[in-house]
Amino acid sequence: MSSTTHFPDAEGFQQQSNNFMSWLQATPGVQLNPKIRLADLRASGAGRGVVAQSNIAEDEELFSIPRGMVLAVQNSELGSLLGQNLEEQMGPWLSLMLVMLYEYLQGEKSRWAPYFRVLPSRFDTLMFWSPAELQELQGSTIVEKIGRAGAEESILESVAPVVVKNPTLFPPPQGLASWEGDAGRTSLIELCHIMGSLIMAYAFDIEKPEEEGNDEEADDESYMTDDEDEQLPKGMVPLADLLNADAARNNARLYQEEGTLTMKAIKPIQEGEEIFNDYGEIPRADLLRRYGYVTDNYAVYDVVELSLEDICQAAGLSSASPETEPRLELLDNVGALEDGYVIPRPVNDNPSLKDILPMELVVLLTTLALPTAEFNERASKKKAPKPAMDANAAAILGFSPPLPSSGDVDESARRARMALQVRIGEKEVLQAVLGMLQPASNGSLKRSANGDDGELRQFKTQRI
Ligand SMILES: C[S@@+](CC[C@H](N)C(=O)[O-])C[C@H]1O[C@@H](n2cnc3c(N)ncnc32)[C@H](O)[C@@H]1O
Repeated sequence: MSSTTHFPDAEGFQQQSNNFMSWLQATPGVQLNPKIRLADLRASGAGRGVVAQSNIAEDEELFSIPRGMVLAVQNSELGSLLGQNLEEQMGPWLSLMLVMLYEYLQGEKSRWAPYFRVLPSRFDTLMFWSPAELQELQGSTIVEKIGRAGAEESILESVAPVVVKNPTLFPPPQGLASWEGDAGRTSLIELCHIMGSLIMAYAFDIEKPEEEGNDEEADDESYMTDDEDEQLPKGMVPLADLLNADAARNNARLYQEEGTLTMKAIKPIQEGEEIFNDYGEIPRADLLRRYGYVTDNYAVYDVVELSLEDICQAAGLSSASPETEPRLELLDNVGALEDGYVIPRPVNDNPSLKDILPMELVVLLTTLALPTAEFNERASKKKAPKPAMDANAAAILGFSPPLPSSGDVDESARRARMALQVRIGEKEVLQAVLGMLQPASNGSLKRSANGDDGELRQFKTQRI
């Protein structure tokens, strides 16, 4: 959601939009189709967006931005001022964060000044939710993916030393004497979070001109991931990133061409319609984490993610560690143990467990549900059991996730409402799975993986 409070100059909102469009128009190489306009969509909680002001044909170009205008590491003078190959040294996320920080702190001297003025400085992404607000997402594994502490560690390790050492390149903002000390540190982390959030919700992966195929927005967990080596450079593409997205309603796409990045209509667009880019098939929990909004149109992509810990707890194990749990050790040794298991929302009318349960999850449940004698036999052969969803395996999955607390809804009603949509979506997926499990679990008793086999009744095994 992008409401008035998210933008630094809410009063001059329209003026900033006009200045931004004039800046684009005046930049050599930019092409703007007169059929589009930058609209104020704050009334519907969508900030700025691009709208058609007359009918647009399929394949028609909407705008084209020269590659040199992308706010990216290679287009900023910072690297040569520091005498460093920033991208190589810091990876795509942190190097762009540093460059954005530099350009932002240059104020009017930056060539991207009119662009910064239309970008938000506050976000509803999960990085900015208070612990009380995050309580509203209790039960969803999305909370574990936010990664605030890890991001701050990386900022302090890689970005802060460069900034502190070069105060003329990174002048502290008004009211702050220096980057050193607690106040300086807090202020720097806050600014880095703004830049990191902009990268997460606005940046594109920028292909080298000769590469083709990947034109989706940057796709990562938290701000940074471990496999930075494999990541493409990221860049902020003015105007392309002011398109909103709404799952099935997307009608435009960015094409990365040799000298330019071109947004084209992929469907006919009627006068007055909003122009939507495609952010991908994202479950609402991830949409909230990365983009800070949710709409019902993304419900079809909802998943429920069960952590290994939750499953082990439901199965009555006292830990989720292969070091102390022989059943997990067996799976770990054969490479069949995961930290979490993602179950998608059933999409067709007659879904079966086979369609939606990941095989690794079924193997885990089967292993946890094996009678002790059978397990010992398997363990001695160092072989995982064949996946089979019997009543006991199904019963493990039948646990209820913890119920969310109601929390302080008045203070952040918007966030609480979005969290509710995410939770309901995940619950619906879980309920659909439980419904499908009924035939397997009728009359069964949930048992501990370490339980006494003598108390168990055998049920017909349902292979999936
Ligand atoms: C790439 S930007 C799009 C431009 C943005 N609306 C702005 O005013 O700067 C992505 C952000 O736009 C907002 N957004 C995108 N699609 C939306 C939608 N369908 N409904 C509400 N907000 C949306 C979210 O805040 C998201 O983080």
